[in-house]
Amino acid sequence: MIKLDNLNIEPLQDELAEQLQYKIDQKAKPVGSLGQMERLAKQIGMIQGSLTPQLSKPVMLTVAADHHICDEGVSPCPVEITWQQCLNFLNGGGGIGLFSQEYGFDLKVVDAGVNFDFQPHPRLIDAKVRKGTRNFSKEPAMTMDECLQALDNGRNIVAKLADEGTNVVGFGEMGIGNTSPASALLSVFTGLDVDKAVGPGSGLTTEGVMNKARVLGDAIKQHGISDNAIENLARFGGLEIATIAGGMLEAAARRMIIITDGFITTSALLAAYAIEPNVVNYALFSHQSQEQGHKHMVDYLGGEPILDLGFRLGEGTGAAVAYAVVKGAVAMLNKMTSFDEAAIVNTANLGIRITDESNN
Ligand SMILES: Cc1cc2ncn([C@H]3O[C@H](COP(=O)(O)O)[C@@H](O)[C@H]3O)c2cc1C
Ligand SMILES: O=C(O)c1cccnc1
Repeated sequence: MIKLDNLNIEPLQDELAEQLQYKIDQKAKPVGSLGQMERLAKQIGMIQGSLTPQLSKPVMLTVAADHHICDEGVSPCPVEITWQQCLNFLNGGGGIGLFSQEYGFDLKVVDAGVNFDFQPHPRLIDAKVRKGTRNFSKEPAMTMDECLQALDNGRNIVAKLADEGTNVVGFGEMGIGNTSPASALLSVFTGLDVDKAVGPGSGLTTEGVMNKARVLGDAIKQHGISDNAIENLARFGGLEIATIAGGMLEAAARRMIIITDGFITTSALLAAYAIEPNVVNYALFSHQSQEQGHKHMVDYLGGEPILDLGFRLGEGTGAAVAYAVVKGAVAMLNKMTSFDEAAIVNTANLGIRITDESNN
């Protein structure tokens, strides 16, 4: 069994849960009336081990790579879009270039394996392992060394951010073809039938989706499913997915808040979870992607999407938009007046609770 060095992810401490819940229930509102935001506030408090958590220097890591599985017709889009979009993001363009600015993220574009030579840029992090994963319908996508390198790169990038004072990381991706490795990993890690794990991605026709299912199903039969999570990631993953998985693991080890995006970044969390299950406690699920299969991923990981806007873009766009709600949750915990402060009759103390149990 291959393990990652020096990776220690602590489970969240339950002791604080009760105190956080009490603090939330003392806010001047009916108990539970801020719904999901209350759950988020509690989770963030527990992640930071604090009744007064703070969000510091949020960074969006949009990690990019290419995929030679595209030779099998699994994406309707030209592969050059990967590098072209990276340049677009670096110039503040595209969905994530815009939303990072609008919602307050410092955007970094990580080259984990793009088939292009970029010029240095202040927002670009060079973590290229190779120019794209191999066509995994013919051979494993990565060697074990390449996969471990990508995981390590993700860890190092996040470790540096933590040292610089960042405590919240949004994860996004760019990589034409990457819904294919994401679907394969979904099937491999959760046992979901490959037909249910595939979807149109960036716009395949019904026929295209059937071809994608056949290509992925054959590849899984050919390489088999290992009982080693990293081996599976190497066989069927992507360089951006492995780099993100490493980044998520390091973020959790450093008690940072992870914000997932859509189908592809959640597949990275599936891989990270298979390596070290405690990682999932540190993750906020930004939104429900339209890609069929995303719901299964989120349910498998026990998450609850913050938003459901019908997004199916990726790049980190869902994570960026959901950050507005995350900020609201932290502000509620720290700044919203309590019954005492507002001199209002305390309905929590009167036992007026509208809870799920009372509704049943
Ligand atoms: C212009 C354009 C911008 C994108 N931004 C993200 N994606 C999304 O679509 C790709 C995955 O879909 P598939 O597996 O079908 O290729 C990824 O790059 C993902 O980030 C885009 C796709 C396109 C075409
Ligand atoms: O959910 C996503 O992130 C997604 C879905 C389809 C294509 N690209 C990204």
